[in-house]
Amino acid sequence: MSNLVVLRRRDALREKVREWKQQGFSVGLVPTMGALHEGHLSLVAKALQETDRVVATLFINPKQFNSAADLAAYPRTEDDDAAMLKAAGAHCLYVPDGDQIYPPGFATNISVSGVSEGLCGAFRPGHFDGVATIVAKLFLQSEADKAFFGEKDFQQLQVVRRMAQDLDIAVQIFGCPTVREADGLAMSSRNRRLSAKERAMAAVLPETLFAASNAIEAGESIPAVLHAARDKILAGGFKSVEYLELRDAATLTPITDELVRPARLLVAGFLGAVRLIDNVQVTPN
Ligand SMILES: Nc1ncnc2c1ncn2[C@@H]1O[C@H](COP(=O)(O)OP(=O)(O)OP(=O)(O)O)[C@@H](O)[C@H]1O
Ligand SMILES: CC(C)(CO)[C@@H](O)C(=O)[O-]
Ligand code: BAL
Repeated sequence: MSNLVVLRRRDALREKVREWKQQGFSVGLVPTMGALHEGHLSLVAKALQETDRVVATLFINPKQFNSAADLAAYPRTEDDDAAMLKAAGAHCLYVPDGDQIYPPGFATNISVSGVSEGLCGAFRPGHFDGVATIVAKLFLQSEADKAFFGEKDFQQLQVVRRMAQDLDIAVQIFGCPTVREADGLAMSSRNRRLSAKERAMAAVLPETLFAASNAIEAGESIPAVLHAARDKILAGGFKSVEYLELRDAATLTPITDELVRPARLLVAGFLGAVRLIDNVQVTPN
């Protein structure tokens, strides 16, 4: 249990971080959109291992939502989030007021090419510009030494890495493993929008991904494995599969023929009205 400080103004955040740094403490940042679960808390735990003071942020960033309905339905649970962060040992929760992120006249957009193309980038136009812009602002406002992101949002992690490197932002980025429910479903704030029936069906997504990863590692034909996996997800109750692709784990370039470098198998699909994503690693022998 920590003494969690809740801040809403960027000057207050900067003052707090500078005070900590003057005391010789390193600072870790965990950006979130709230509705916290064990996946987020695993990032806080890693941040507490790697740094002396941990700042979690909660900002539901309108600029990264390409659907007004998705933004409206996004869960908002600040009091519960603060209680969970306090229990987890975080030191600060930064919940910026809207004008602290997008003041009147705000006109800047950060757009990362390459890694943001295809996959979620193709199905959520503008999404990664919104992510890159807000994360750059959070890095600059917090002046954190290290920042922690989940591999569940694997493409986002690569976009953030590229952006920080290209803009010379001196923050060390950590990718943290996906935390899963007992049946394998990746924890996600959006899971709470699934009906009981949909929730029971959702495990077909990770089950299929892990089986397909094993089949590719065993040398089966990549196109055939991907085709069968897509069919299995649809037969399991998903309304659609937006993409199911094997990509190079570092560059996210597509792999269609032979597995020679560490890869990632990534998927997105709709179960009822809820869009779920997941990914697993695929390792060449
Ligand atoms: N299951 C998980 N395991 C590890 N990290 C996670 C997990 N779920 C989310 N994260 C990470 O937490 C951070 C904040 O994510 P976010 O607040 O969007 O939560 P979320 O559960 O991914 O919500 P949603 O995908 O529904 O927007 C991101 O770095 C994300 O990758
Ligand atoms: C990194 C992030 C907090 C930026 O809004 C968001 O995309 C998320 O929650 O993964
Ligand atoms: N977890 C990534 C944030 C989003 O879906 O907008």
